[in-house]
Amino acid sequence: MTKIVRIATRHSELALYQAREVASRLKCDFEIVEITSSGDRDLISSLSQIGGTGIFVKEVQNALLEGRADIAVHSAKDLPGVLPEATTIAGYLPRGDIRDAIFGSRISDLREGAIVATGSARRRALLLSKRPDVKVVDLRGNIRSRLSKVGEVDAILVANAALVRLGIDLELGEIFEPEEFCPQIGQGAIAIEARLDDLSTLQLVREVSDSDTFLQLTAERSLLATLGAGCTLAVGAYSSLIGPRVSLFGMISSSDGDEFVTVKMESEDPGLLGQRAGAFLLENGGSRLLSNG
Ligand SMILES: NCc1[nH]cc(CCC(=O)O)c1CC(=O)O
Repeated sequence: MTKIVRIATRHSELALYQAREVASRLKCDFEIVEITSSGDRDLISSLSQIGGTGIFVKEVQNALLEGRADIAVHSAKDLPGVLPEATTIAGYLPRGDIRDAIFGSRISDLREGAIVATGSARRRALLLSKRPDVKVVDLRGNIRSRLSKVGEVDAILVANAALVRLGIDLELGEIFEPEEFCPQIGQGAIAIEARLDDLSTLQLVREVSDSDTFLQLTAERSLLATLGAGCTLAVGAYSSLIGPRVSLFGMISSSDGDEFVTVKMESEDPGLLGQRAGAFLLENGGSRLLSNG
C-alpha cells in the first residue's frame, strides 16, 4: 500500500493553490487538510494588534505537531524565523515572483494625498519613502477582498506572486523591482514543513525540493532569525545566486520610511551570510529602528 500524505494548509484560495502545487509535485497520493487559522478568522484587529509572529501558520503547524497531517505548506514569508523544535523546513518549491506590486494605480499617477492600503509595515515604509504625501491605511483579508477595495482607496500594495497564482491581471498599477522596493524575507517561496522524526516524509519532500530556493531561503531566514523580527516590523531582504555564492541584500526601515539601514554581502555559506548581514544591520542603527517600531 502506498502512503497517503496528509497536507495541512490554510483554507484561503491562495493557500489552497499553493498546497495543490506541492501535491502535484509529490510522487505520492495525498489528502488536503484545511485549517482555519486565527489570523483568518479575526479580520477586525490589525496585524500589529493581533501581534505575535506567525499567526497565520501556528494552527497549521499544530496539525503537523499533533499528527493530523504529515506536511504543512506555508508561504515562506509567513513563517517566523524560529520553528517549533520538532519540525523543519523539509523543502521549497521553485521560487515564484519575489516582487511587490501596486494595484489600482502606478505610483507616479497617484494624486497628491492619495489613500493606499496595506497591512505591511515594510510596504508602508517603502511607499512613504517614495511618496511621503500619501496616506497609508491598514488592510486585512484575503487577496480578492483586498483588491476589491480599490475604489474605496486609490491603490493597494500586494505580492505579485499572489496575483500570478490567482490569475489576476495587473491592469492599472506596476510591479517594483527588488532594488527599488525590497521584498519581504521569503516572498514568493512556498515552504514545506515536516516533523523531524518522520524520515520517510522528509525524504519524499527532499526529492521535489528546489536547491537554489533552499540556498536563498536559508540566507534570508538566517537574517530573520538573527534580527528576531516578525512580520510587524519594517524589515526586508532578498538574495540571489552568483555561481556557488549567495548574495544577500537586507534592510530595516523606520516606520515612516524616512530612515533606512541597508546591507549587501556575499558568501558561499548562506547560514553564516544571514547571521553576518543581520548583525551588521543591528550594529549600524537597526537595533534602534526596531525598538522604535
Ligand atoms: N502576508 C500574506 C501573504 N503571504 C504570502 C503572500 C503572497 C505570496 C508570497 O509572497 O509568496 C501574501 C499576500 C501578500 O503579501 O500580498
